[in-house]
Amino acid sequence: MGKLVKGVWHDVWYDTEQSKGEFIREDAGFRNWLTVDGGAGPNGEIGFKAESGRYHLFISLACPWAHRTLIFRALKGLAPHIGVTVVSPDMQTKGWEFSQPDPLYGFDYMHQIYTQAKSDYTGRVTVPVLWDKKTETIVSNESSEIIRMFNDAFNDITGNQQDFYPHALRQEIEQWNEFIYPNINNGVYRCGFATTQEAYEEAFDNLFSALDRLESHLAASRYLVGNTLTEADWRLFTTLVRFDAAYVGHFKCNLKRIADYPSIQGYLKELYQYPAIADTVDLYHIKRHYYFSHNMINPTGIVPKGPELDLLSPHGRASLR
Ligand SMILES: N[C@@H](CCC(=O)N[C@@H](CS)C(=O)NCC(=O)O)C(=O)O
Repeated sequence: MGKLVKGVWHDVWYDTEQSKGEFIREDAGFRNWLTVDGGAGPNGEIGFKAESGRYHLFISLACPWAHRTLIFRALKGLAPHIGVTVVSPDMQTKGWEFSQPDPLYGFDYMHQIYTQAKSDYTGRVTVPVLWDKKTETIVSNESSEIIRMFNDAFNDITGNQQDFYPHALRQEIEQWNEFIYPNINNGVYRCGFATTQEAYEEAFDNLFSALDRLESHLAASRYLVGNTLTEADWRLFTTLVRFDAAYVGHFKCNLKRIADYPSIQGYLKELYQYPAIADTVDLYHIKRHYYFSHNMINPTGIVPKGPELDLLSPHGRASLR
């Protein structure tokens, strides 16, 4: 765990001293957009045109943010067009590292990809990273934006028109994202990375009241936004599928398990059983990364053998609207 300062790697844990023990996630540093014609997206520089074989994803199978991008690559038929490199689940003093030298440059560490893009980069070295092989730089390291690029920029190339961010539903999708990101997606991290009792308890209370609200919503609604599966569901899914295996124990999110919420559990199973999704979920990487890498939280590095998860039994959601 660490960060780059003016292009030099420093092995440091998150600094929570300025924020009374609260974990505050740093904003992503590369925010360009890949578009149909290479025009600028909502922010960033022009020049990143959707082309087959030009872009590469660097991800961790453990990371919920990176997982979103792998899911959209699968859902949108992008596997033949965008390559993927998976980092080792073990993130130690040099940050994310490759199990074998990376296929583009032969690097050993993810921070070298960042300094290849910007030699004096300052910031955390996070995954996912969307890399442009043509201009040899990072297009984006912000998962919420990468999934929107994948949602529509390659439609002419793939012929896949499925839309997880339809115009008519954008306002409702944004409202769910704004609720789920701080309380649930980042909420589990705010529990796990808190360094004071107060910061932990506040994050914990927010997390479980958000899950209670979700449980009652999903009792009557098949997906977050009615009967339409949207990006908001996939953003939620990557946290839910890690919850019982990692967050309950490692991040002390232990008031209840997802398995104790009947509607959320059914919803989780339905999304897990959606075509091509189970193949994107790697519980070995998930448990190994969290329990073995965060030695400030779990100094022995012992990875628990359990729990048993039931993600394949019938989800019983088909009659909901
Ligand atoms: N805003 C980023 C967050 C990505 C992120 O924080 N990834 C974590 C892995 S789960 C990471 O790489 N952390 C390394 C670090 O903070 O040093 C996104 O959603 O893409």
